[in-house]
Amino acid sequence: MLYHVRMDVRVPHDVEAATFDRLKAAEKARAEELQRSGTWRHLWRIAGEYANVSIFDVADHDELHAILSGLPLFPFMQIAVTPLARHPSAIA
Ligand SMILES: O=C(O)CC1=CCC(=O)O1
Repeated sequence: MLYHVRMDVRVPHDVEAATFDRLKAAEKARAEELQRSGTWRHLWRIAGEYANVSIFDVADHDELHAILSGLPLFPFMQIAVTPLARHPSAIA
C-alpha cells in the first residue's frame, strides 16, 4: 500500500544543538536505508519549510506506524498520513 506522508519538523528549543545534530544524522541514515529497500519511495523537501513530503510503500497501516514511530526525529515531528488508492485515470 502507498501512503503520502507529510512530516513537519519542530526543532525543540531545550535540546542541545549537538544532540539534535546526532538525531538528524541518525534520521538521514535510516531514511537512506528505507529508500534503498524501496520502502521510502519518495522524499521531497517542501520549499521554504522544515518539512518533507514522502511516499511510503508498506504492507499496511501497522507497518507504516512502526516505521514512522521508530524514526529518530519522531518525537520532534508532526506527521500527517494519507492512504493512497489507485486513480482510475492513472496510466502508470
Ligand atoms: O528534514 C526532514 O524533513 C526530516 C527528515 C526525514 C528524513 C530525513 O533525513 O530528514
